[in-house]
Amino acid sequence: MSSPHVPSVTIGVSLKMYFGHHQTLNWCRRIAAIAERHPAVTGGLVETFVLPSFPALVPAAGLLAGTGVRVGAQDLSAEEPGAFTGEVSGAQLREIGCGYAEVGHAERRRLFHEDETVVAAKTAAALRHGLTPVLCVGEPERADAGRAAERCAAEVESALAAAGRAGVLGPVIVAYEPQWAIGAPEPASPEHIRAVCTALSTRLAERAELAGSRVVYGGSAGPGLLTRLGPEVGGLFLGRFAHDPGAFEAILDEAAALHGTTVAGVA
Ligand SMILES: O=C[C@H](O)COP(=O)(O)O
Repeated sequence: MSSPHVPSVTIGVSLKMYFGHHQTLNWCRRIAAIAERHPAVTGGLVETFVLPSFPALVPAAGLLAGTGVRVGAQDLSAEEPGAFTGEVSGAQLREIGCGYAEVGHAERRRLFHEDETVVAAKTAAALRHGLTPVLCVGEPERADAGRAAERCAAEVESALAAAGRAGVLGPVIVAYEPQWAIGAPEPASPEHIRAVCTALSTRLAERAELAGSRVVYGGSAGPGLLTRLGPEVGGLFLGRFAHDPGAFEAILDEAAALHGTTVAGVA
């Protein structure tokens, strides 16, 4: 039996709470048009996903259907369906076509006081419902790459603990987002990003139940970064610098340039 095709690069976008509803859908239409004709997507080189806000998930999934771009949620409840006013269950997210659920973003940890226990419970909930967790980790202040990698590895371990106990571990996307680089003018340096992402990838590769996991970088990422990172980093998790759909296309071009020889039709 042949092993499933694993894309070389993962490019995700979180729209956070920046856009209104119609703006979100217009952005999705433009992303759909780009993805439908871009050889990095049509050739299966790049895994792409977008995380709009909850009310846009259903129409966004419709607009992006068949384009190779999947949708996911920026959050999910740790609980199973029941009396949890205001929450959205993993079961419902899966039902409406989500493939991903973001967990542990620095903004949720800081502004909504989501601690390691909550992050682990949400990670387990995502995996229980067949959603790939986009698990965000990152050091709060500038630190050398070794210390940053240790802290992030501990965050990953902690986040996976509840899923491990429940026997639902599976592939995850770890988004390495140094907190000091989120919402900043520039990303962390390519050397720092490579060192931390490589250390995290090595740790993930030690656990068979996490096979297929990937490590991407987020934090003021935009066009021009992927090619400076090189093939050791699994991709990007974008925020503000993907608001221009042209920037998303430029990053797909870079992915093709970096990994293009592995897929037919991509120069
Ligand atoms: O979710 C995305 C990250 O937090 C990065 O956001 P940013 O690129 O706007 O800094």
